[in-house]
Amino acid sequence: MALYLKAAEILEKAEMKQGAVKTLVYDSKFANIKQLFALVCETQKFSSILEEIIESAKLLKHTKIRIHLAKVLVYDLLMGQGLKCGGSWKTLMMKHRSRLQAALARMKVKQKVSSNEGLLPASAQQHLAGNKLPRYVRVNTLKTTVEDTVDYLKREGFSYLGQASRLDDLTLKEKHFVMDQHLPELLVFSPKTDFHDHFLYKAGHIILQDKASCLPAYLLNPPPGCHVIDACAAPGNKSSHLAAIMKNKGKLFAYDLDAKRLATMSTLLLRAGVTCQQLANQDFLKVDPYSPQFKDVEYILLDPSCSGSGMVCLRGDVSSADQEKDQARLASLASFQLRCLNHGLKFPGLKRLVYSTCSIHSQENEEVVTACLQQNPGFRLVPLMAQWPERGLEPLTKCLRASTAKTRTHGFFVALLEKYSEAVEKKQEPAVQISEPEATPLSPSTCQKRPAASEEESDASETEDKPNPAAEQADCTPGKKKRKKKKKKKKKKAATVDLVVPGGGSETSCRKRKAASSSSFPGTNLSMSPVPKVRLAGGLEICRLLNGMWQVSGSHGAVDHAKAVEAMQAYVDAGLTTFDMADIYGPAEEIFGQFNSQCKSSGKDIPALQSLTKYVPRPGPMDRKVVVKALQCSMNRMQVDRLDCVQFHWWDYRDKRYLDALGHLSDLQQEGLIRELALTNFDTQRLEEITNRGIRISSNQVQYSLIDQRPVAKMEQFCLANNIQLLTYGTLAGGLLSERYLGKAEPNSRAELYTASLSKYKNMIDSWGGWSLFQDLLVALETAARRHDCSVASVATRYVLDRPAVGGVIVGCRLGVAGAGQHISDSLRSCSPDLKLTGEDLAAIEAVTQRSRDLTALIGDCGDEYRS
Ligand SMILES: C[S@@+](CC[C@H](N)C(=O)[O-])C[C@H]1O[C@@H](n2cnc3c(N)ncnc32)[C@H](O)[C@@H]1O
Repeated sequence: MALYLKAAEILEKAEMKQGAVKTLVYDSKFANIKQLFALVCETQKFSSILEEIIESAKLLKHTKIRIHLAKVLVYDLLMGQGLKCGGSWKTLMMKHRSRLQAALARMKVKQKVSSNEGLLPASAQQHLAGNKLPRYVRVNTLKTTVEDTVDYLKREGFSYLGQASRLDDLTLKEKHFVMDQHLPELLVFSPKTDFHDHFLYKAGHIILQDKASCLPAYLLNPPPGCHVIDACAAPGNKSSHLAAIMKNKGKLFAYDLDAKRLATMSTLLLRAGVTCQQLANQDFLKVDPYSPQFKDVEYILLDPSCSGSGMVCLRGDVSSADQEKDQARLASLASFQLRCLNHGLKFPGLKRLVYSTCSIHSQENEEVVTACLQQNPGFRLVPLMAQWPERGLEPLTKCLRASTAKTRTHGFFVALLEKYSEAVEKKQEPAVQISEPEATPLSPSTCQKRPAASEEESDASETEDKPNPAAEQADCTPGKKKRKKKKKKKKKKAATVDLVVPGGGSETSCRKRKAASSSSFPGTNLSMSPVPKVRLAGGLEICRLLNGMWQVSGSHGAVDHAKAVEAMQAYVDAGLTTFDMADIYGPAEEIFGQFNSQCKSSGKDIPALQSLTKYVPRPGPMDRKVVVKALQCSMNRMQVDRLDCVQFHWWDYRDKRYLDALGHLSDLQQEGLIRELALTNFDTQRLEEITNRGIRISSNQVQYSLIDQRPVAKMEQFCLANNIQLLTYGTLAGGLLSERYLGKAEPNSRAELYTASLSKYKNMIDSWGGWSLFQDLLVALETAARRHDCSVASVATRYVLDRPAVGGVIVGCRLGVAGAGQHISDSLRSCSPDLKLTGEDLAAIEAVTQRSRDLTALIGDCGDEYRS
């Protein structure tokens, strides 16, 4: 009876404007807050209808019950789950049940409706429909597979409609179900489907968990074998999801302050077959990050107590007279959440932390994350799921939000933070690229098998009315000092290995290779200095000097495939292991594929190759199938089972479908099909638009040379601020930037401009300032080249390589044509650390370039020459 008395009391207070329902419920200290809240909300919703029924049945007169108590009792008796009390109250109500039922039936007949909801005003009904969430079921991959679960359910009479492709597909008839659009291990059923008594649920094969709450573990995606902390873990839905992703391998430390909830968690994990956990009834804020047992912790899931304002069933009236109290509660929660977040980031080995709440308040979401990032500059946000329809509030659009309206889920917020400090240091020293530790790239296998959803059952309350913001550890513990020292040491070490050995192999294998390959270039004074590398945002390490394969596209004359394949070996032997190609460069991908397959089957100690291709679609619909098919074709041609880097090109910005394509590409990257998602010839405006959508771009390939310095205007700055590397082409102006053209008469005829590159870049020179100014530039370059005992090409390349946002320069390689030896020698020289352009060199060069026309004003931003 306590439930009904409390509900009646709150109902009355709310009517007298003594507080918001939510606050009154929380303040009541009632044991089952959720049950109480639901009863009060439902009674309030049907209030006028209940009054009419009570009046019609003369209940108050016959029973002397007060109106608010009568309302809650009648609600549960007629519309709810039946009276949950016993004794004299129940007897009394049962005595009047038929009269009450008759009154309700009469109302329905009168209003010509068949359901209780039909009695509500139209506006309330609309709201109700929106609130009916699908039933989400996460398949527990520790115990079964999606396929087996689907088969089992089909045999039971459910109809499987395949994978959803839009939000409306989640509106399902009874007994119909689909696979979720975003999370492939999540099955979606109609709202009324109840699995609580189902064998699959009882056996732990399925977990009843709202879709949004599946996001944190899915996005954190800890690999099997690693060490993870679930900081506020009970009742354990997300922990069980983490364990499934980890395949029960590794260690999952799970903390919760509430012993009862932890006991529930223990049962849940047992049922789900989780074995890698270590549970502790402990305040997370008191867990010592520097304890040796956590030295290998790389991932943390932090889902702290929050207001629960996103839970549909917990949403109270916002027109509360007690907003001040709500604000105070939010402020206290936010401060607790921030402390948890700051504490989580102290774990020395941490790579990634996912933060989530089931709150819709920015105070608990974006504001907490913003404050945390300000206090922890070594961390940054990871852009999440480009295809997800609801983003964090500006400017935190890299985060995700979820809601009934946009995602058919409870209200939710997720942010993924990753350690960034090494990358910051790298930025400050652009010429010396320090490789930072990898940020968990997805392998195709882990990706396909990772559990798509996280588990939290919508009625397993995530909210907590009594967070324990226990005192944080003092900042400067001895452990931390030690850690700092260690970190310094580590940094030093990283700097010394900065110049990666040719082919990216170990130093020993490199030395072996040096000796073996120096004979490849007779006649050159080539001393095989290691090729410097740069690490792209997704972790791929590429040479700063890339082998461009445009030359084989046909626009430079016929190419003998077999010879081209053969010629690639010399580049690889020299340590130039990164190749740049495109789906539209004729046979380029196939030539690479043949070479790649030869390398793999040779059984020799061949260094790893990096293959960057481009996806240059014709304008048209950009649905997922189209994109996947195109990538599959490239993969087949290149003989790879995953693409190192896809550089996307688009012909017409007026056709916004480039955003669709990039959304799919970004999802495919998350799924592991692509390591790096990049662009080619995009301008700064579009690059910003794309980045703001949460799509993480690793590089943009643009024309950049001493002649064409358009990237300086805007592009460079944007890329620097967003960890995007510029990969440049046209840096040698198709070969015009060389001694060969010094003192030569202006080439104008077709015979003189005999390749597509020559004629393209000659046009560029004309726009830039003409042949005479170009000759002045060649003179300045040749002077510098003589000073450094290298070629004009090497100086021109070095100039661009030294630009702050430039990750690499693409130099067209000579496959199957004469002169490759000199060409390789020039390339190696240009990226050698020994070649340092002096102030004198730069002053002479820039004295010429300053006299040129402003190409940005003439042509526009990068890539504008490709658009009408
Ligand atoms: C939102 S719930 C977590 C739900 C859980 N992640 C899941 O998916 O099942 C928040 C939990 O944090 C716990 N909690 C609150 N303060 C804590 C603290 N200082 N340390 C550890 N746990 C705490 C609460 O007891 C509550 O169980």
